[in-house]
Amino acid sequence: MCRHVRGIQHMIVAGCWLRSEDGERISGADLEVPFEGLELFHEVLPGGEDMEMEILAQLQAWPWQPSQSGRWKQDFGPKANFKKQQVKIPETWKGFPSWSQQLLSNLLCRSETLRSFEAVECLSLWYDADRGANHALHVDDLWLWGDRILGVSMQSASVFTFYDPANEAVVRVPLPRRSAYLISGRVRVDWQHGLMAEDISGPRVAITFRELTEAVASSELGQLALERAKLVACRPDDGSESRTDCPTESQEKAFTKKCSGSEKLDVDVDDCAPGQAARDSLSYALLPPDASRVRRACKRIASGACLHPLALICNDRSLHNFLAKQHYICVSNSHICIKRGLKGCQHNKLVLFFLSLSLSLWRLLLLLLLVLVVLVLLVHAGAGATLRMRCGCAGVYAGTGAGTGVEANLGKTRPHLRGGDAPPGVDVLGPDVWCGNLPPQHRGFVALGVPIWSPSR
Ligand SMILES: O=C(O)CCC(=O)C(=O)O
Ligand SMILES: [Fe+2]
Repeated sequence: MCRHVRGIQHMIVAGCWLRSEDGERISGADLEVPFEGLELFHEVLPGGEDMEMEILAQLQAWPWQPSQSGRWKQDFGPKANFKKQQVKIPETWKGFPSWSQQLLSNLLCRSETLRSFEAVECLSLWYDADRGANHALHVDDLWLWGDRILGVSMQSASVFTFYDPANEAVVRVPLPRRSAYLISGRVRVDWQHGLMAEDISGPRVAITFRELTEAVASSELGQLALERAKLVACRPDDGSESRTDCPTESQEKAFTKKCSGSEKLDVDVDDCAPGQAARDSLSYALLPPDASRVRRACKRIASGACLHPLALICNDRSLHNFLAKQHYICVSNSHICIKRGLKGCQHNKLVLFFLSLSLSLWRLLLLLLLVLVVLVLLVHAGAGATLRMRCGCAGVYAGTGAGTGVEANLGKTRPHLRGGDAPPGVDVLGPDVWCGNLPPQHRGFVALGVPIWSPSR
């Protein structure tokens, strides 16, 4: 274990020291902003890789929510509005999952610094390397979260980057698989931390435990949150939670192949807006970060048939088998392509699908109905206007020259002189409409009450 790793400028943590690029050994305490308060623990899972796999399997039983910058998250803890400094305890938060309780108790005995550490949040982050996942440099909120932040790295190694913006100093901390870090003190408050995309070379799962600040912990809500965190939350398939990332049978039926061909699309997903919130009505379905672009791409292939691309994580065998027969969009770092079967997409990877049937069908029907209503209204409005115009006509009528003069005239109105008896059919418009048989001073063409022409002009 390495206590208070002493800092550097562009430096890498090597053992208990920092080392500059030219190999010089530097003490963190000698930096402008001391690099102090980082502890690293190797092999924190007593059961090694088997235990890691077991934890990952248990963890995958919980649904992932989309997060920012190509990450997915599972959050067990209070919800906060950091700007307004308000905290809430969601109804749905039932406690920590059992795997995390065990992991935490293993960690607590690794350091004196963790004495009296009471975790109130357990956050799992899944960094999807294929989507260029990263974590921008930041300082964890200081109002809600206490001094100590404890994080475990699983599934692949990475590098934690620390940055002191005032002095432009960078410290790089290798994070091996199954290692844990504890940040507190200067490193927690005065240094930013993050993970660069180039340091995420494979899928990485990070588990972060946070405590409350003393001020929040002593509030009523803080106490409630601490109590809640001691409870064990049941897995979704224990029946206590309705959410699962595997669709039910009827939901499965909602997935249909609507797109065909194996056309490769030049859709760049790198500039997707990160972390677009899931907003689909199906609970297991998460909208991909770039739904509108995928939708557009789908439209190009299937002429509008694919209206609802969905993302889900394919970690269920029956679902996997079902999907093997479907057409799907596969998202890689720089391409979205349409394929059939699951060969191109790995098990447990993010796959985008189309939800086409019911939702889009009834939306389409609604749209048609709306168009129909608008058309009927328009025809009515048009006919009304025409009639009103005709009603004002006296002695001269507009139109093609043939017929009664009451049919729709969509062209230019050409009044022309024609006195004499009323043409057949004009009487339906009213007794005073035709004045072509009156003396010239009473004849003329009036449209919507406006005199347009009279023989005396
Ligand atoms: O992935 C990690 O280990 C870092 C996570 C982190 O910094 C955070 O969630 O605030
Ligand atoms: Fe952080």
